[in-house]
Amino acid sequence: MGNDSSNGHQRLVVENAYKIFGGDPGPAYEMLKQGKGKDVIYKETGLTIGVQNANFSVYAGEIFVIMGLSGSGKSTLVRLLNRLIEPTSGKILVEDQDITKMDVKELTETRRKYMSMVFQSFALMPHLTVHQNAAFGLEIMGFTEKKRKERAMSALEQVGLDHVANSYPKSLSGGMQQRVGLARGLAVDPDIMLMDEAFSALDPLIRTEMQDELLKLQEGSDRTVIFISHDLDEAMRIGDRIAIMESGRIVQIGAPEEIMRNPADDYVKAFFRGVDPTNVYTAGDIATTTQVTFPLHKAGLRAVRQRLNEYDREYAYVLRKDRTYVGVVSLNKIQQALEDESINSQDITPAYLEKIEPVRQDATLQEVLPKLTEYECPVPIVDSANKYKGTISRHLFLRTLSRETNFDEQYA
Ligand SMILES: Nc1ncnc2c1ncn2[C@@H]1O[C@H](COP(=O)(O)OP(=O)(O)OP(=O)(O)O)[C@@H](O)[C@H]1O
Repeated sequence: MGNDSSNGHQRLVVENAYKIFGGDPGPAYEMLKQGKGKDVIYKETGLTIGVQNANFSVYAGEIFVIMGLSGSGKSTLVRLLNRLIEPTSGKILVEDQDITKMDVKELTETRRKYMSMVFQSFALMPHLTVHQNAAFGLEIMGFTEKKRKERAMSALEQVGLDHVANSYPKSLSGGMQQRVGLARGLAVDPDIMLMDEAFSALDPLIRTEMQDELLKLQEGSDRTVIFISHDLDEAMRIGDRIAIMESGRIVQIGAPEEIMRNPADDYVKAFFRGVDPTNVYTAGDIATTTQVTFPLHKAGLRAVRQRLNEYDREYAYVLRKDRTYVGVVSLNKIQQALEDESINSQDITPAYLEKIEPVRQDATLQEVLPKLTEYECPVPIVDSANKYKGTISRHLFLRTLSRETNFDEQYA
């Protein structure tokens, strides 16, 4: 997560897109202008608002999740993006080309070039092997048999299924079948992968595994994934940004934590009511640098004690010159060591607290929680290069949660 989409390459742009089902849309536009709701419009005209006035861009490399209650327009919106459903009006630009203006030939070419779709139902063909299923779609794209084999095999390797390439779908578990579905989506090496509730049919454990798989596949890739989900935990877990839909409208778009902090309205707020903030915030989001740090090359027992007394602190976080984390020493242990005459006062080794493992800044607060109870000191937070980024104390943790609107319900 955490793509800075504002600097990215705009791969897909949707402008003023509408889909109105059921006949001449004219009266529906009028009524929408007057602020009338979807239900009233349906009652009076028989027309259904599928999507109204959608405007957004999706960037290269991001996972863009579309969320909303049943009937809010998620599937319609995603099917507008590859014109599986014809928009009633508006523009859909794929790599700057408006697909709503294309004839069938151009559209087919554009779809082949840029897009693939992965469905919830897996849509596997029972009479084809896993490998043939993964290769399905490549033939129409005009690849030679050799290339088809290679690409399908490489996609199966990516999802860890190359060992069952010659099996038939029915011999596989649900999770494995969905992996084949994913491999088929990947085999065409799409710039844009549309995933419609792709993991919804899976049981929770396998579903989490597939989400991890998708995140892994996205690492360093500039593929755009547009993912429909009605599950907020899933959206928060995989989405760089989330679009929330209600009655065909996109009511808010943003990074998961942005939306959670500033929900646009009560509908959005209601979505987030059940969310555990410890799954949303990362350690890096809340870590502070209020604890004493001390450079390893200068660290003697007396020098550290003096600094701790000056700042009235109990613990010092010892860092190398490049700020990589070494360990935590405590005032108590320093005192004990200084009282022991056999210990050289220039050596702080005996003052380290035992087994204080730092937590990575991209870990969720959920992962920090056990350390908070286990460690006597605030939990040290580091980046992927083990550089010190700050600490999280119990006090800070609770204060962060208490700022969240749903704290009382969840932790009371
Ligand atoms: N082919 C169609 N003809 C008429 N109305 C349709 C058609 N397809 C969708 N709708 C209506 O458009 C609205 C949006 O439906 P859509 O399937 O996009 O919602 P959704 O958010 O994907 O729902 P779900 O989560 O249940 O799949 C609904 O009111 C639906 O009844």
